[in-house]
Amino acid sequence: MQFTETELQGVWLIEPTSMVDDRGSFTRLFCEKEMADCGLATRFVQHSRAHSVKKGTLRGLHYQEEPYAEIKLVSCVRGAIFDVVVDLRPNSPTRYNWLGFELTPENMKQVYIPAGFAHGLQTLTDDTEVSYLISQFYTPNASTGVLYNDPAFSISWPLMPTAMSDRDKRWPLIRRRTAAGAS
Ligand SMILES: Cc1cn([C@H]2C[C@H](O)[C@@H](COP(=O)(O)OP(=O)(O)O[C@H]3O[C@@H](C)C(=O)[C@@H](O)[C@H]3O)O2)c(=O)[nH]c1=O
Repeated sequence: MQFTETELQGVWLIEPTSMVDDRGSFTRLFCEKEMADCGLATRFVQHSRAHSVKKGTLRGLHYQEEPYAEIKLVSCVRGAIFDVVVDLRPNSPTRYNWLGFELTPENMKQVYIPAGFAHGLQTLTDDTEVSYLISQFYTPNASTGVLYNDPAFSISWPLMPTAMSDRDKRWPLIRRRTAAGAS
């Protein structure tokens, strides 16, 4: 496995190293030791999958408030996604910066998202499935979000959104949220 820390400190791209032979290939997707050697969390308490029917489906941008903030390890197991992280850490020099990654079952890339980030994704094909390893239990009262097209982030989504939850269409702008006292 190849671990690369991105320009957003704490966000890592994990790429596989496949062993190929006449039968096919073998690929390690998770290694407690290799993760720990990079200082990454290795304890995940939930493993979830989300299926999206339509190309262009947009989910996010989501996070859980402290003390339920999550670390996520995201990959795409069917179809293709554009996966997005946004730095919301109050004292971060890259606060409100974002990064996007194309994840597919073929490239087997995984994005490691630390606490303090919002996460979202857009599907690039019909019939897409995303896998999440998550470090915290789902806590609906702590679950919140920011708007996918908030000008504070200026995220370049690859497609016009074709499907979104009502909740995701209505998150407040980050400026309004921070003015109201939340981080
Ligand atoms: C996220 C989640 C949702 N649910 C339920 C709540 C609801 O009835 C249904 C769908 O929930 P949502 O609309 O929040 O699903 P979704 O919009 O796919 O939420 C996900 O979005 C991406 C971007 C993430 O980063 C994930 O962590 C998660 O927040 O599933 C759980 O039971 N457990 C969970 O962990």
